[in-house]
Amino acid sequence: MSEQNTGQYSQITIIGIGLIGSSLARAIKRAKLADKLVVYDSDPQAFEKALELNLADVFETDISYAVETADLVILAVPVGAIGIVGSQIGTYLKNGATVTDVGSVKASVLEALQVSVPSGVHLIPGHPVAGTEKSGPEAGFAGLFDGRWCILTPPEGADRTAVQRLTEFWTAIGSTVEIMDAEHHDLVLAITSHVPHLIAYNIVGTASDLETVTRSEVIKYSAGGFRDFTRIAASDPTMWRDVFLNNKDAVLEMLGRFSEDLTALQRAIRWGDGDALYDLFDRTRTIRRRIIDAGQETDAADFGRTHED
Ligand SMILES: NC(=O)c1ccc[n+]([C@@H]2O[C@H](COP(=O)([O-])OP(=O)(O)OC[C@H]3O[C@@H](n4cnc5c(N)ncnc54)[C@H](O)[C@@H]3O)[C@@H](O)[C@H]2O)c1
Ligand SMILES: O=C(O)C(=O)C[C@]1(C(=O)O)C=C[C@@H](O)C=C1
Repeated sequence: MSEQNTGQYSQITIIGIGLIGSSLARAIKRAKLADKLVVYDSDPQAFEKALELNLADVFETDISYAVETADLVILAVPVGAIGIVGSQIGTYLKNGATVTDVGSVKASVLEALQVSVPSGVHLIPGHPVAGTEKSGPEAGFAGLFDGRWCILTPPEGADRTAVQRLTEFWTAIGSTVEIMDAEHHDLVLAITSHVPHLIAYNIVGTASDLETVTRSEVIKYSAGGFRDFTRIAASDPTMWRDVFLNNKDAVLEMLGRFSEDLTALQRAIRWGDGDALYDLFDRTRTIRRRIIDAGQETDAADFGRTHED
């Protein structure tokens, strides 16, 4: 197989075969991007499931064997585990190989991996901005990344050819690649992804506390807005715990802004300021229209995205 900027690598190894890792495995197979696809997962259940689904060519139970001949290593584990995996594989990586990840937070990942990835290995962190509330190897699907953004956050001085090659890889997977620095990524994602998840967890948590008062009415009447929040609030607890612990500053900064704006809304309701409410709702409706026009969303309720969508 040619390895000339086609997005192809002789051996690709995926560490962590959950929703994102297994979607990547399927997409790599679909686009024939590797001669050999190797998978490792520390959880025996996920490992067995991946084997049963035939998601790779080789299922490795020893992480050092999994990475030692790999040209591209993709870490698809929760953000809090990326540094640990980095320290397990650092000394086994092949000179000239590329190590990337798919974590939802980038600055802390870069910092953690810079400690263990040796200088002869290209470290290029990444984040596909695509996902669902589901987890595990059976939840993945090849089309997950189609038409979605993938943000790469190479450190200063990263090898341009290696970055270009990884860009070609994500393009062949179906995504559009954007390059930015890790801190900027974390600030942007704090408002577009992390705070929205926190709000969903919070509103569903509040409603569940109220449920003891209202009996089963919360579930019974959850047809509309609340139901959309429950999809997001069903997202993986480990993943999201790690996101908030690792993007603390940006999330707290955005939450501060959010709280101020919420207070202004509270005041508008209290004083009957209909114009203030109307103006905001009109502005936010425009944003939704712009997202749909940009082709990033369907106009239907979008909960429960699966491989059938
Ligand atoms: N779920 C999403 O919507 C989404 C979207 C984009 C990026 N991400 C990022 O992708 C990464 C994976 O998320 P996911 O949704 O695929 O999670 P997941 O729970 O479906 O899969 C994670 C897998 O990693 C394995 N794992 C955990 N610790 C490990 C370790 N130390 N060594 C080897 N394997 C280990 C788990 O057993 C599991 O199979 C996270 O960093 C997350 O932030 C998630
Ligand atoms: O659609 C969803 O379920 C998602 O939450 C996907 C989503 C997002 O917030 O957009 C979640 C986390 C990721 O890091 C990237 C994508």
